[in-house]
Amino acid sequence: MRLAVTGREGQVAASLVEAARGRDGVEVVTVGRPALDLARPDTVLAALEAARPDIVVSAAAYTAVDQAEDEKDLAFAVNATGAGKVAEAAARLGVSVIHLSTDYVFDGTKDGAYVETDPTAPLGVYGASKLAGEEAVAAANPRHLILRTAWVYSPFGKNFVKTMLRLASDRDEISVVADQWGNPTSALDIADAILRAGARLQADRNFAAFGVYHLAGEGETNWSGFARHILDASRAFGGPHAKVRDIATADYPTKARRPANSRLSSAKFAGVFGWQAPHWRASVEVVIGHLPIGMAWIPAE
Ligand SMILES: NC(=O)C1=CN([C@@H]2O[C@H](COP(=O)(O)OP(=O)(O)OC[C@H]3O[C@@H](n4cnc5c(N)ncnc54)[C@H](OP(=O)(O)O)[C@@H]3O)[C@@H](O)[C@H]2O)C=CC1
Ligand SMILES: Cc1cn([C@H]2C[C@H](O)[C@@H](COP(=O)(O)OP(=O)(O)O[C@H]3O[C@@H](C)C(=O)[C@@H](O)[C@H]3O)O2)c(=O)[nH]c1=O
Repeated sequence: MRLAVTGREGQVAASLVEAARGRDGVEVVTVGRPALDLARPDTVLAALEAARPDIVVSAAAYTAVDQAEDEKDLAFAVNATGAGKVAEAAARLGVSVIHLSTDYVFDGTKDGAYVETDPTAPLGVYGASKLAGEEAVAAANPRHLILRTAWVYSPFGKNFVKTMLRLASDRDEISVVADQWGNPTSALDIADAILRAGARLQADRNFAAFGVYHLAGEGETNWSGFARHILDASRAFGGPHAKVRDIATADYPTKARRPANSRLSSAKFAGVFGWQAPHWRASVEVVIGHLPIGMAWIPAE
């Protein structure tokens, strides 16, 4: 099985490369800028064709949640038009597309965990552009899996885990919002799940359960609880530590509004593909264990 993944240095793309290492019969090719630029739709088909995929994984996206409020056109060009072009190219090549989407398509007003049929109502430009991307993908290629995931972290790229470790390396206390709830998800686990789903699509030519799936780490927390566990795990591995202070969303003003509850139920994915993510706490420890110990590995920005 040969997967072409959009987004060369992205967390999910890099995690797929890592996950495929040492797995017989699995090849992962990353496709990114400048050859494939989602803001330049004319680049998409040729770049994916050259990768000769059995399945396309659409992981590249404009992911700067606050900046998107000021760059609406670019966010929609990449996350909606660009994503649609990727799915269309996969259809032209006669293959399925596995597209990544987000918990931020929801407004957070539900009491429990969101299921796939719950109404969407994004609070910000990023979520709205990703929702438009889901619609474009579904319209362009009937053979699609849209995987909505959440709060992604990994040893690669930029993410909340690395931000907390960086902040802890130069302060004693970090204030983090405790009233936004969700499911931290390791990109290494997402990669595992994608390989599982991809293998199923390859093996079962009559597979008919295309559509939207939620796919997130087991268990739930708020950003403050997430931060506290990151820093406890870091201390256990000899990395930086700081005290975490609970604050309210109102005390941490941001350009984009974020949902107060974006917990996702991943039961549908588990039922169809027989795969469930590990508990988020265990996966945080795995990711921190992947990072080199000591201050030197903390990214400067
Ligand atoms: N990060 C998160 O917390 C969450 C992410 N998701 C979704 O999961 C998917 C993967 O996210 P993640 O791996 O964290 O993303 P990252 O932010 O780590 O990486 C995004 C990738 O997209 C690429 N990209 C951005 N703009 C373009 C463009 N115009 N043309 C081509 N490539 C582009 C970037 O390329 P370059 O390296 O060149 O900058 C980068 O490789 C995305 O669809 C995202 O919306 C869903 C929920 C949570
Ligand atoms: C850095 C920091 C953030 N926060 C808050 C701000 C925000 O409400 C919350 C999360 O912060 P971030 O801005 O790092 O995370 P954010 O960019 O909102 O993360 C989102 O990214 C996109 C791509 C997704 O799809 C989502 O699932 C989600 O992972 O924590 C603090 O309270 N204290 C801090 O020191």
